Amino acid sequence: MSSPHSSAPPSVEAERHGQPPLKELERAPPGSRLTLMRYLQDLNDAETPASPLEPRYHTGKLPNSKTGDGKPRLMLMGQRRSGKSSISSVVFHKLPPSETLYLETTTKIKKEAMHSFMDFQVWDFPGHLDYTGPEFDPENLFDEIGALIWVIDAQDEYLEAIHRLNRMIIYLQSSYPAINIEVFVHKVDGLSDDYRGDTFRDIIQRVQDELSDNNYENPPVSFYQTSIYDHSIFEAFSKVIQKLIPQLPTLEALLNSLCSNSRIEKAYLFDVLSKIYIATDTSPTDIGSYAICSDYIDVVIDVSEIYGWDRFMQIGSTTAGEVGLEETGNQDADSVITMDRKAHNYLYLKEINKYANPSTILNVLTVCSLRYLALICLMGEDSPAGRKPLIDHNVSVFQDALKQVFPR
Ligand SMILES: Nc1nc2c(ncn2[C@@H]2O[C@H](COP(=O)(O)OP(=O)(O)OP(=O)(O)O)[C@@H](O)[C@H]2O)c(=O)[nH]1
Repeated sequence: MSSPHSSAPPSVEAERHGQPPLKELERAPPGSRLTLMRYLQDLNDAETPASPLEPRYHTGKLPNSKTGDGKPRLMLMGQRRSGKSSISSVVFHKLPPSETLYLETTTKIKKEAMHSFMDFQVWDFPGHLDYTGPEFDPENLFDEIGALIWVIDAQDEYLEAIHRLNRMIIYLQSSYPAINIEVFVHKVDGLSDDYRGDTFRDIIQRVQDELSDNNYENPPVSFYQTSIYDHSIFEAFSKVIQKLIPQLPTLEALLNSLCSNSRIEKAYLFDVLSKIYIATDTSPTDIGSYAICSDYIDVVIDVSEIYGWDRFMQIGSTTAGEVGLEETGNQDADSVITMDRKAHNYLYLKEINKYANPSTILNVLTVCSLRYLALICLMGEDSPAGRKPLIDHNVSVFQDALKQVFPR
């Protein structure tokens, strides 16, 4: 498998755009380095392959990044009881959906930092506030934002929610036009198939009509049908987060290349901790394939927690009092399973770029959270399990290319 276009090291990218190479950045004081790195990241065409297609909204850059720690911020807004806190708890804290019934109403903005393959923040807003009102400082609120997620309860009266959403879109379009606006038409689990489709179309139509009455044609708004009771909320979050990954076009090109060289039907790159997929190849996605991959990750994690736990040995303390740790007897897991006797249509999973994030209290290792990506491939009819060595080889080439995309 050959590695496609943009495996050029970052310094080459930088010089190509007339920016100082990274060696010079390393000599710069930390503060200015951050600004420069952020500026590089914000370049419109950073890591973007030549393509006749217009980029989707903000792919390839984090909007508005001027100050702060550079972590994209996802803001959850919407009416009271629309399901904002439930979404955040289920996706990022693995709360069982049925337990969201007992969540209390949010009274002030809840800010949480998420540490996954990429660090970001999730801000959960109370439903009763007017987010564009004078008590909010818009600079503070929208300066570092990656995406605004507006949650609409599809089982409830939604006209007021649409009205507030449109006010917010108009406000953002005039002041912060680069922000992604993502609308979750939520709680669709309680609606029949027909009614669900009708409600979804009705909401889109009303939003668009109201905006075009205000002379806003084709604003950057995306709509998703979601529920915490199935995988739809994870799929929607995957798509929201993908738009914030500058390297997305490179990842897609790498996965396309892997699929075509290994006769893979569909490949996903998952963040194992959050079960958000950060990229997939560009072939059409089958309904249900996300669910299969997500369940497969659960099985592999359960098995590797029993048999493949990390065996860290303490190897003495440094002068700074830090504990030296050495990992022993652990390798990236890979797994193949099939659901038919001929071993066709099997699933292939390989852990990628696993690294441990050990925390210590009083020099004793307490927690060791693992953050890593996993590649999951759905193999087609014409790719029998006997070809696994070839696929292993191609995946290792893919893994090397990925290290260049995410050097950390
Ligand atoms: N049927 C269904 N109920 C849901 C879903 N998501 C959330 N809920 C329920 O909706 C209710 C309100 O959820 P919350 O997460 O507290 O709503 P919120 O938007 O954070 O509310 P405020 O804090 O008042 O702004 C809870 O009883 C949840 O169980 C969903 O996808 N389907």
